[in-house]
Amino acid sequence: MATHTEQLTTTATRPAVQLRDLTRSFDGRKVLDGVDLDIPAGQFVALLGHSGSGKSTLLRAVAGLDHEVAGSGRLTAPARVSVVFQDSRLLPWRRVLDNVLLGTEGKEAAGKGREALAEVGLKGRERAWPNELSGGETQRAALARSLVREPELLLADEPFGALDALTRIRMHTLLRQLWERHRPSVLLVTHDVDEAIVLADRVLVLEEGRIGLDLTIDRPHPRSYRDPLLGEYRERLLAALGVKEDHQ
Ligand SMILES: Nc1ncnc2c1ncn2[C@@H]1O[C@H](COP(=O)(O)OP(=O)(O)OP(=O)(O)O)[C@@H](O)[C@H]1O
Repeated sequence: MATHTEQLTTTATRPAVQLRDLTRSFDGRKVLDGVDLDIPAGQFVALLGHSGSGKSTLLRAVAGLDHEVAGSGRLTAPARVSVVFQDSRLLPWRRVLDNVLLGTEGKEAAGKGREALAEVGLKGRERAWPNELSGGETQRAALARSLVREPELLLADEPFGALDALTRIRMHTLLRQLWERHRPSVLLVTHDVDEAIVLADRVLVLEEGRIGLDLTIDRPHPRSYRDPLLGEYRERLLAALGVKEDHQ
């Protein structure tokens, strides 16, 4: 009994993602320089940083896509991880539903795929070809494909970076709704400070190969882009990114 309780406690408190002293160099240049990070299960985290600061490198490492990084430190991540990229990576020769189902098995898969497409607002588009979808719809399909795997951890590398501003705002609402429903841990790489503070409960800034700022955004959801109380967080993040604003 005691052991059982202990196991439960350990599972409940163990972070979904744990990085210790993670280092990655390319051509002798350190891009990640001893990253330490814990992401508790179910937390929504955004990662900001200048272009070339190593955000994608960090995400690829957590996704298990970088074999070189493994020996550098300690990295633990859940078994069920889904990754969404800026470019949806849908296969053009497969219909939308078949893209969503790629790599899934079992009798229930098709039903789950349809359900995931309905969740992202693509009901009725199951038999469409990827080139018949708009940019926003394509990213919705990519989200459906990640959902169908029931990920414990969702990694997203600038998933809305190529979308227009209005579509991006819609996608923010959708992503947050999906998170509310499924509660995976999320690590969202973005350039967009507003995207980070509207969506995430915690925002990290990567600088000089480490987590330079770790900011908890303590505001209720759904958040409004116009919420003046988010302004203070924006200022802190912009300052950490070295962006100076001239208020005249
Ligand atoms: N496979 C690779 N080979 C050589 N250098 C690489 C490789 N992958 C990344 N780098 C270098 O590592 C650095 C960090 O790249 P990374 O893509 O992680 O940055 P980023 O913060 O995601 O940038 P961006 O915001 O522009 O996407 C860059 O200088 C990049 O050139």
